Amino acid sequence: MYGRLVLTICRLPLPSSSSSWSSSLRATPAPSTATRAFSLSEAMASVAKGKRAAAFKAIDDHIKDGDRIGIGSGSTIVFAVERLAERVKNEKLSVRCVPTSFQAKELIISNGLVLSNLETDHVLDIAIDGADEVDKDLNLIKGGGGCQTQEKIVAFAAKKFIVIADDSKKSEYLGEKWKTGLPIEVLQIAHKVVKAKIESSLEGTADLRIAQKKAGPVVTDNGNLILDWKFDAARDKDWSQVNGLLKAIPGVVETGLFVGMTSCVYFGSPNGEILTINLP
Ligand SMILES: O=C[C@H](O)[C@H](O)[C@H](O)COP(=O)(O)O
Repeated sequence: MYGRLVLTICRLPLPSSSSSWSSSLRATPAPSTATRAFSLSEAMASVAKGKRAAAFKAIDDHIKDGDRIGIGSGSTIVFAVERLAERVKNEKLSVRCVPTSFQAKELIISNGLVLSNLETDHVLDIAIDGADEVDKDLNLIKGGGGCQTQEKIVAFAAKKFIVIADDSKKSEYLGEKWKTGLPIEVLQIAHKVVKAKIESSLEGTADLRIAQKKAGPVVTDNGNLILDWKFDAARDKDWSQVNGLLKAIPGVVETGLFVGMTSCVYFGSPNGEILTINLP
């Protein structure tokens, strides 16, 4: 629970051009389409400031010379890799990076970092990644970008797993804010069997994730499909048990539930304030 964890709040300096949620929310009455579009892009920029603040602080607090680092996927990790590349260059650090996706591999290469893999480095000093939702016990939903399987393997291989996110991802319980469902990676042959089993034995619906710019389903970096399971959000769910039930269905490769894996979370807010939650 958040009450039992170690909380730290600090503030990183932000560029003076930064705008706050309150300034974008004040810009009403009866906004034109252009005003609405501007407010939306302002809001997105504010969220990005929170992600950047969290990512920079996590890299500054945790990375040291010689580290073997798992690199997560998504939009927040982009800022972490940017800061990591700066530190490697300025401090002449020698680190090796293991990616969790095609995107992460490209990020590592394009930032001039040393690319490794789990065959060369099967024990990692640290893994850093984003999350779609974080509950009060630091359990996570991941996989909004379809990368949860490699992300979970890399996090498991790491001595410390650090999560970076903007503060909109902080929830009391999983499903409180994340409404698009728990991502579950399945073998192609099994997607209808797994869907039917989840819907009959658990609750809710498990929908095949459909691609936006391709006909048909999203295909993961591992050649599999994704079911997004929309469950009834409740405070008292035993997520470890739910994960076990899902993993026991033949054809399920991995779920986006990360239970009891997180060492520390950094939540960044648009004004640069950072809430750090450490497990004691
Ligand atoms: O599959 C994607 C990953 O689990 C991401 O780490 C997660 O969706 C969070 O992404 P973002 O940093 O873009 O919020």
